[in-house]
Amino acid sequence: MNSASDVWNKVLKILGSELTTTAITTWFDDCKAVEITDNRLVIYTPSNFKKDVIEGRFLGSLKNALREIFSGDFDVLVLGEGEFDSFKPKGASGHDPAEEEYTFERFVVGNSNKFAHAAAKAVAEGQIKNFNPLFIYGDSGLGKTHLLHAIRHAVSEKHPEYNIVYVKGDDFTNELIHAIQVGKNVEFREKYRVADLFLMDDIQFIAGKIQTQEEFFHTFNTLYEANRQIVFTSDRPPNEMMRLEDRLKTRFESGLLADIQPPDYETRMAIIKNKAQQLGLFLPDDVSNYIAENMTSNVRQIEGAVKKVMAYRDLMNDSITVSSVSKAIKDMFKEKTEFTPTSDLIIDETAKYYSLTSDDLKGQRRTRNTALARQISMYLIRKLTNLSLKDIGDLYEGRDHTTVLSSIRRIESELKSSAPFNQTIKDITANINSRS
Ligand SMILES: Nc1ncnc2c1ncn2[C@@H]1O[C@H](COP(=O)(O)OP(=O)(O)OP(=O)(O)O)[C@@H](O)[C@H]1O
Repeated sequence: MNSASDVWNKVLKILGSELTTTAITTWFDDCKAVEITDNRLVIYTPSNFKKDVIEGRFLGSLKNALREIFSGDFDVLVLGEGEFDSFKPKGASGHDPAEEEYTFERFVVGNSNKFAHAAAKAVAEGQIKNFNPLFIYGDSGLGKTHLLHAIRHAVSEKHPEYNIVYVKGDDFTNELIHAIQVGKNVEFREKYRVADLFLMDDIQFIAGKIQTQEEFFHTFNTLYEANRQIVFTSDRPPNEMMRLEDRLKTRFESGLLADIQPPDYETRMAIIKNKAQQLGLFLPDDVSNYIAENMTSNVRQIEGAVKKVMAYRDLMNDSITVSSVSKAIKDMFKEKTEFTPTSDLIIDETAKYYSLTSDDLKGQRRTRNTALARQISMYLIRKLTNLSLKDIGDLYEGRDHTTVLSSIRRIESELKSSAPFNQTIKDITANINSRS
């Protein structure tokens, strides 16, 4: 297929037979081709003055040139100053190709995800009042993103005119930081507040980020009050997101909470068969059973196992038996059990939780929060790695092993007496594990 810039070069060549070189240089030199679809060419010029001239004087010539190239009628859309960033290409969805496969049809329903699936379907079918916002939560790899995209597909099929906004929690934060840096807060707000359907994946990443939560809160309220459907996914329920502001927690809880649990045996078997079928792979029952019995907690991992079996068959020219499959996927069991976070990761995640830096924790700062975060990170390093007390002390500018020990003891005693503190430690541990 022709790329937009190939087509644009051809168009300019054709225009050359009609216009002077000076005219072409003056009006089209800084034009960029943005997109070509089967009936439209989109170009961009950074000057609104040039945009007006192109639209007023040259649109006919541009369309004629396109007709000459494609023997068909094309529209031409000219984007001007500031319109490039907000332009949404028609030809590409802007989503990962895998996400295009995340439909309701491809989602295997079982006891563990039945409720979340039904809620997602209800939302996609527009039963808006009862389920706003829908908050889907569960461990990693259990199908939350899949359901979010399934809603997106179903709604965009039914309402092609809807402005559907899909964003990941950390992208929202990064975009906001960038918008603040370049002074584009207004554009940022507009982008999200005009959504007909707002889907946010992995919302846990906005927890603990004060400015992001503030901005998000206003976006949420605007959409909610305008009766726009909102759906979130998260790896934990709102009440376990310690660093999420209470006003957000309560609003999330006022909608519908739906959890996804790890699939039971029957569902795992159904998923394995389904995935194998999609890949055109035949799996004998005992092989499916072997995978289902050994991969119990994560659908992403099950999917990976099925793909790996296929690769193994193709590359090793091996038949698919329980013994060949066990060889093919044995390293996947290892990966799962052998994740040991590094001390740097632990310090980094603990620091982030308290909006501090790793250097704050390792150094000599003595504020209350820093001291607490430092002790927690020492405790977690001791718990999650094999480092000795002395090794741990060395990470903190050579602190003595007795200092490390007394920090750990302090945390252990706090854990015994305070439930919220237990939750904090759980939260930080979950953040660390989610980086595996
Ligand atoms: N019930 C299911 N039926 C079919 N495929 C599934 C199902 N559940 C999960 N999957 C597949 O497993 C993979 C992981 O799912 P997904 O990315 O939706 O997980 P997630 O819960 O969003 O994980 P994370 O929290 O890590 O982002 C995807 O390829 C998805 O299609």
